[in-house]
Amino acid sequence: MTSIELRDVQKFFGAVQVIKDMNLKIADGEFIVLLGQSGCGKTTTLRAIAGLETIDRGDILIDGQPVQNLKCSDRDIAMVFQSFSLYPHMTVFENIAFPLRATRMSKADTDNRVREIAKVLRINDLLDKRPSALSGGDMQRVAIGRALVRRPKAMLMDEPIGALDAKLREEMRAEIKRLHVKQGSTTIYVTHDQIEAMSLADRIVIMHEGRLQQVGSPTEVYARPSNLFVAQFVGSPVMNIAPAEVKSSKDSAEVGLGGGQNFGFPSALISQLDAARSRSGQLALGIRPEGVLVSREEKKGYLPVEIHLIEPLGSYDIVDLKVGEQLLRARTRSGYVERTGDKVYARIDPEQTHFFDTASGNSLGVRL
Ligand SMILES: Nc1ncnc2c1ncn2[C@@H]1O[C@H](COP(=O)(O)OP(=O)(O)OP(=O)(O)O)[C@@H](O)[C@H]1O
Repeated sequence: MTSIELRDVQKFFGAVQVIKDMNLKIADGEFIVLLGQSGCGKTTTLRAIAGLETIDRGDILIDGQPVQNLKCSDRDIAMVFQSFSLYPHMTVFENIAFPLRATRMSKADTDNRVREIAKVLRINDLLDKRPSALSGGDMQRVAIGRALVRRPKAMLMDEPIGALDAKLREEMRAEIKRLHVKQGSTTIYVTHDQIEAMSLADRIVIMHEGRLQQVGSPTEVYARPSNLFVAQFVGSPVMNIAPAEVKSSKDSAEVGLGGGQNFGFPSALISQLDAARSRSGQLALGIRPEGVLVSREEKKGYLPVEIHLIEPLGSYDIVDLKVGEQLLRARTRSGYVERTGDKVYARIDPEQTHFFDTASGNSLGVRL
């Protein structure tokens, strides 16, 4: 049973604050992914939890006990890095067994532990090999085995598969997930890859410039991004964001994206929007490509638009549509639209529309 908590954690490197008032509660057995751009403070947060970095303010608690003054070795947490850092002169068996040496475990128990973890990681037939004879994926399996062999309270992983090629990354991603389901150890995983984050996490912690932006399940952060940063960081292709002008009367409502064409919206949404709207009144509309509906035939509520670009991606196409002065990316079934320059019709699905306050970037939380 291992829970981890960060309370008002702050960290400076010189005058630069790289972790800003971080608060986070991680439950026993949770798989948490810290997601953000390079330099946003993910690694520093992970290193602070492991005890490889001191913090300047706040508390780090493991199972309710403050540990910020404990040495790394007294926190009983294992860490796996992108570079495998295996000992080249040792066999796979010796590499995995290495952390057990300090515990003075008997030879027979060590042997059992190593073989058990090797079996879970499916490297039991590689135990006599040296690291130089292994593939990148197997090397990382050995590094994970070495981290897990002493049954640490929690597992911290810093871009553990970032150095592998795309196919292997996908394989290892599934493997890490399988391992977590089997072992159930509390895990904190750092990545800048949102697909990796979405596929692995119970909850994703999105960071930007040292500050936590949103914490939620992959579905939550995708469907209800709390601000413009999260909206554009999660999801591929990225969410369309366009300045929006809202016009409403008693029983009809329209949202314009410039250029004189307006999409019809249910007035219920607009009245919520009016209530939530900040004083600045500057709004941005957010819509994911799958929320931009395209029709080859004219239909009620659809506006005429021009096809600007078609990206065929195999199972579906991404189509850039010119709506007045604005480009909106839509997702259509493969081959549905044919040529750039063609006229088609488009509508924005009000149920998938997000509104943000442009000044603060915050979501107005308005939904149908
Ligand atoms: N030892 C250090 N001394 C000074 N500045 C540092 C140190 N370590 C990290 N930084 C700075 O702190 C900020 C956060 O770095 P950190 O490595 O935590 O970010 P990250 O989100 O993990 O990025 P990356 O994915 O590139 O590792 C960066 O601006 C980085 O340059």
